[in-house]
Amino acid sequence: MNAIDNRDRRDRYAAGVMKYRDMGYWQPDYEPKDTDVIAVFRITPQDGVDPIEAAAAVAGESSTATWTVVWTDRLTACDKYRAKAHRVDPVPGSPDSWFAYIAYDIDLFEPGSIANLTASIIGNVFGFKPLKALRLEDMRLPVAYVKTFDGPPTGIVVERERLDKFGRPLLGATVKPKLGLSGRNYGRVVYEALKGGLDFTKDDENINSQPFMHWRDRFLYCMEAVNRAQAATGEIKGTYLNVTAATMEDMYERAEFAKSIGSTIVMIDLVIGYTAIQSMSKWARRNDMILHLHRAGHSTYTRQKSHGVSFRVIAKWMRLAGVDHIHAGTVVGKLEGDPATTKGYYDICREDFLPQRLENGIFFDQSFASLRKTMPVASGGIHAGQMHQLLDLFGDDVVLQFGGGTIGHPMGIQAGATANRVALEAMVLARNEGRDILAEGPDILAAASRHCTPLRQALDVWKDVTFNYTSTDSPDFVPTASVAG
Ligand SMILES: O=C(COP(=O)(O)O)[C@H](O)[C@H](O)COP(=O)(O)O
Ligand SMILES: [Mg+2]
Repeated sequence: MNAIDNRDRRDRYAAGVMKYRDMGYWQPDYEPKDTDVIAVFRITPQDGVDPIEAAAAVAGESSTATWTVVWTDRLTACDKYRAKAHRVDPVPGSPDSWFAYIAYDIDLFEPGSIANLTASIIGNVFGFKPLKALRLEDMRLPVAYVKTFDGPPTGIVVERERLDKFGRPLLGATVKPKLGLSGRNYGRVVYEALKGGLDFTKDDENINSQPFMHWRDRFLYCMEAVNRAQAATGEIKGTYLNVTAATMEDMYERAEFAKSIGSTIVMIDLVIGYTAIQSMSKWARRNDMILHLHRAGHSTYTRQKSHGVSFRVIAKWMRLAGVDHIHAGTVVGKLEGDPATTKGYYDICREDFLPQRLENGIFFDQSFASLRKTMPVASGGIHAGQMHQLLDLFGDDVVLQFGGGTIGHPMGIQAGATANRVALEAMVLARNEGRDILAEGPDILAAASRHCTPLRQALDVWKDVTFNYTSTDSPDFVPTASVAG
C-alpha cells in the first residue's frame, strides 16, 4: 500500500493503534530520490515480530511516528515527511536479522547539523521494545546534504603542504605513560620522539588537566620540545595538544593558547559530542589549525555487529563535521579491526567518490562533493616490525602512530623514533623500487637494521609480537533479491 492509498482510506486516521506498515512507513515500491538520505539498519526483531513491521517501525520512530495514530499528521505534508522503509533483506548466515533500507526526505534535517541528523536516525529507535537489537550499518548522504557541511578545515593536501612532507606516511607517537607525568618530563618525551625522527607526538585520550600536570604546563613544555626538535632536525614537527575539557569555553581557551604559543594542531576526543566537534572544527577553520580527533569511546557502540552504530557511519559523520585526522584502526595492532571493514573506514576518509563496496561494508555509492579529505590515523599496539604490512594496508596518506612502539624501545625514546623512521623510509624506498613489500618485508627490515642499531633492537624486542584474535565486526555480504512485502 502506498501513501496515497493511506490518505484516501477513512480508517487511516481513526483513533487507536495501527501497524506501522499500515501507517505508510513500509513502501516497497518507493524509489529513493537523489536528495533522500538513506539508512541501512541491521534489525533483530523480537521473536514473532515480522521483519517488515519492525523495519516500518524503525522508519516511523526515526521520522514522524508515535505509537498511536495522531490526526495532526493531516496538518503536515505527512506523505513527504514519513520515512519509507522500502527494502528488507535477510542477513546472510544470520537467520534472526535483516537489513532494512529506509529513505528520509532531505527536509527532515537541519542543514549542517550532525546533532540534528543523529537525533532522528539514532534518536529513539535503539531502545524500541519490539527489537532485540538494532545496528546502523551505513548511510547514503545526498550531495545536496553533504554540501551543507564545511568538512575538514585543513585536509590532507594542505596538511602536507604546511608540514612540507610528501610521498610517505607521517609518523607519530602517543606519549606514555598515559597519566602521571609532570609537564617537564612529558616535554622530554615529546622532544626525544620528535628529534629521533617522528613528525608528530600526541596527547593520549585521557590527558586533559589533572593534578599531576595542568594543561598550561603541558602545552608550554610540549611547544618548547617542538621548537627545539624543529631547530635540531630542520623539519616541521607538531604535537597534538588535547584541548578536550568540561565546557566549550575551556576548550576555546586551551585552543587559543595552543595557537598563541605556535602549535599547528589541536586535538579533541569523540566523547565531547557532535556539536562540540563541529564548534571546534569551525574554530580550527578560522584559525588555520589542524584538528585531530581521537575516537575515544567509540567501541562502546561500534564493535558488536548486532547493536549500535558502525564506525563507518561515525567516519562519514566526522568527515562532514570537519575533522582533519581521525583514528581509524590498524588491522594488525592491539584493537579491533577486521581488514576488509577497516579498508572501508579509510576509503570514507580519503575518497571523493566512494562506490558501493559490499565486501568492505560500504552499502551505497557516496559522493563527498569535494569536502576535504580526513587523514586516517593507524594507532594502537603497532611496532616497526609491522611496517611492511602497515604500508601495504594503508598507503601514504595515513599517520602511523607508535606509542609503546616508540617509548618502550630498550635504548630509549629517541632510538625508538629512529627505528620507526628508518623502517618506514626503507619500506617506502623498496615499494617505490617496485618490490613486493608484503612478501619481502621482513628481509627489507632486516637489511635496513644492519646499518641501524636502533631498528635491530626494535625488531629483536617486538618482531614476534602479534595480536591475532577473531574480529567481531566483519562485513556480511548482501544478496541482491529483496523480500517481497
Ligand atoms: O594510546 C593509544 C595507542 O597507544 P600504543 O601505540 O602504545 O598502543 C590510542 O589511544 C589508541 O590508538 C586508540 O585506539 P584507536 O586508534 O583504535 O582509536
Ligand atoms: Mg590512548
